[in-house]
Amino acid sequence: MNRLKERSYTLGEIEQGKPCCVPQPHLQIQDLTVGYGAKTVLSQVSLDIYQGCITALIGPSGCGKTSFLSSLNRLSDHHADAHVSGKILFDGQDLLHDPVDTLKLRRRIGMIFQKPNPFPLSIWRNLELPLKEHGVRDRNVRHHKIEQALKDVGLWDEVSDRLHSSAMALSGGQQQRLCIARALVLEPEILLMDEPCSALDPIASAVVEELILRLRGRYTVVIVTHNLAQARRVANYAGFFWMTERVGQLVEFGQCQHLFEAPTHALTAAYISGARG
Ligand SMILES: Nc1ncnc2c1ncn2[C@@H]1O[C@H](COP(=O)(O)OP(=O)(O)OP(=O)(O)O)[C@@H](O)[C@H]1O
Repeated sequence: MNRLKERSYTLGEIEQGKPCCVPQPHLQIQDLTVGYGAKTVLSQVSLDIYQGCITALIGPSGCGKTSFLSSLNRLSDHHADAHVSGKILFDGQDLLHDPVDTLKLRRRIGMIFQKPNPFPLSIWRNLELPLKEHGVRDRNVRHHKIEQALKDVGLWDEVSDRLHSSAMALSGGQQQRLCIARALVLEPEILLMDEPCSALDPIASAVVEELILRLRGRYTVVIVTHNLAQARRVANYAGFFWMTERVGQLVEFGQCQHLFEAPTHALTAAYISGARG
């Protein structure tokens, strides 16, 4: 039933081609190297993530895209044997060397995972909990923010009559949009998305993709995707990662259209044509 409802759902017209920004770096990554234990999995990645733009990261499995993404809001801290070096400059701070309150950081740089992971609570509580955790005490303010976040992801009309039902009863696509709402309710500046559509059926995936496009201009988005067509559709900038001797590297980074239509590196050309990877 939920699924049927979603199938007939569309977020409406998208302002195609809306300029994302006058490119201003929001995050500046310099010589980022990530390893686990004795093993280096990603070496010396440098790139700027531009404010209000969508940046897609592509490349074969295992080349370090997730490791890169999870370093950006220090989720990598959760892996006891992970080590990250280099610099990540954000709002005048080096996130790797300066003292950072990671709870506050993750409010400003949210993360969406491949598999929707709502809390096993009601739809309402999924959004209320992070607000309470981040000190939003006024009930009316919480109410307003929750309604706005659900509207932003196009869920309000679908769930407003069952806000206190379990989030686990939603379809996969609805659950993923709820997870995006859970990040948006904290009014982040940057959203990191790790293959956010790969666990969804094509219809739900299209709805989430449409939602990502709508975020352009309002949020800075970094999305890891194996779907090259999706990267091409949504992204303003793209980075191509590759593995050499089992260590990931950034081969090419630039404007998405340029990377797909006139790649400067032969490996990029081979990967996007399907000849390698
Ligand atoms: N917590 C960990 N401990 C040890 N090794 C890890 C850990 N997480 C990732 N790795 C290894 O790091 C390498 C890069 O993994 P990562 O998930 O970052 O790549 P990826 O490009 O995102 O892959 P995929 O596209 O399959 O998700 C892989 O060899 C992986 O096995």
